[in-house]
Amino acid sequence: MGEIKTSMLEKPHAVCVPFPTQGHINPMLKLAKLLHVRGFHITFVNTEYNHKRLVKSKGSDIIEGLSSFRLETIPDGMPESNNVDSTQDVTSLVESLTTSKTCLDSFRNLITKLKNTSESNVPPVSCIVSGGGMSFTPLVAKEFGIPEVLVWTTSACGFLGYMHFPTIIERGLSPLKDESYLTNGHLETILDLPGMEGIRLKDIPTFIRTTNPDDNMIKFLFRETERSKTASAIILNTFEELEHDVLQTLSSMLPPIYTIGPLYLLENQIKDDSLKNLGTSLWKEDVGCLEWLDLKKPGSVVYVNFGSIATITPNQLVELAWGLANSDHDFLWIIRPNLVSGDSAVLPSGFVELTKERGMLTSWCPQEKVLTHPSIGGFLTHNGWNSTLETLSSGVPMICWPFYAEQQTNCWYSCNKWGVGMELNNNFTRDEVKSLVRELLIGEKGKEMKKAALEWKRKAHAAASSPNGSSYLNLDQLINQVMI
Ligand SMILES: O=c1ccn([C@@H]2O[C@H](COP(=O)(O)OP(=O)(O)O[C@H]3O[C@H](CO)[C@@H](O)[C@H](O)[C@H]3O)[C@@H](O)[C@H]2O)c(=O)[nH]1
Repeated sequence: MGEIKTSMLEKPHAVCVPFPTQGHINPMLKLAKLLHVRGFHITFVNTEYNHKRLVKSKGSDIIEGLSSFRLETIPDGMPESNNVDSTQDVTSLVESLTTSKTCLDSFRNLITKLKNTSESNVPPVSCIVSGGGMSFTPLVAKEFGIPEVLVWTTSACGFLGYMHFPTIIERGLSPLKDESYLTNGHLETILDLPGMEGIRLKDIPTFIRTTNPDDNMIKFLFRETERSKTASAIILNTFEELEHDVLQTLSSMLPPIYTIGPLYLLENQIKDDSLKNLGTSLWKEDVGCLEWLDLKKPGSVVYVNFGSIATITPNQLVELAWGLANSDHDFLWIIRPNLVSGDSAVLPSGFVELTKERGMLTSWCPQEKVLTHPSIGGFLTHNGWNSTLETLSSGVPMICWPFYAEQQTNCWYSCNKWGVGMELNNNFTRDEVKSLVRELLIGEKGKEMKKAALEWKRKAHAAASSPNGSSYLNLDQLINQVMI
């Protein structure tokens, strides 16, 4: 990708504001880097809380930034916390970002400061690139007459699931009459929804399973999907071939959609070394796991990781541990500091000793590098969209154990449409884990899924490749048609 040479103050200027959790900051930073190498001045806005975490994990050099890629912070309106090693509670975060005047005022002050170009010495703001869920950014964009582009970091299918919430509610399928509807077969209802043929209620983003007619998350999602309709454009981290039908349906409901994924494959093509160290990992990465993987046979290791938000119960930890141990296969298992709810992770006695030759446990890893390591044979994942897309485009098959939000939708598509996943029952036992891990690494189904995953890998790389890949071209079009 060639750098567009423009004098500093003539550059277009994008202010990028991700929703403040890891799964949203990662794709936004990649997009920001891509815009930067195409000539944009970037202001990247983190919350103060996440900025502190970033400095802790990446070192204080991160603050210096570059002259044309600057980091700024705004408060998130949440109570002060000394524990900077965990993701904040997402429901409280949503509540705060939606209602706190602090966020709105601070963001307005930031844009005012940036607009005063003689003092800020940056080019005039040409575009706000906001993460879905940052409810205060459109108000400021409107006040200042700046176009706003929205980045939904979910899959297109997950996003369409959210867009269908009003229809599902109009049909009387939600809110649930009472808690018994979670288990009485109601969730098995097949929904006849445009773009999602065959999908069941249980595969729709989980917020729809509420019994509360006044549910705050539902209200929030209604507002966010509505505001998407007024954005100048929508960016999705996916690629056309993967989600063609879903994208067709979404296109009839929304402003122009630009699919520019997998973002990390586009990012990998950036040659500008000054951006290399600019990362967004909120936990310190253990790169030792890559050396450990170097010692393993190709395709022999199952990788286990549930992203940055999901929590598991102490009992699930124990069943997973024995399932992995009894599978007799090698495993790399990431146990985040706050992965286990209520308490710190206590592994069953004897487990570490029994598996020390073939298991590696650590708290956070460079996932994209792990997934492309030849020793990885499969991924036991929670189906966060970044993980799902990174897996698909690395040609790795998966065991899907979705927790919440649109992970259920990503799981359904992975298993039923893309042919790359097998679902683990939510109330799994150690025996189920053992047999699925074996099937994944050496079974017939595992081989079929591997074949499908390799085909998606090929297509993902083609979409991201210069000069004619669909995502590569869409990025150019987005810039030319909407952002400058
Ligand atoms: O040890 C680790 C674990 C994760 N990651 C990275 O962290 C990100 C995690 O994102 P994702 O897989 O999407 O999971 P969540 O953190 O759970 O993501 C949230 O945001 C996603 C994007 O909107 C949604 O799809 C999920 O449902 C939501 O929980 C990915 O880029 C991973 O590569 C690492 O680098 N190292």
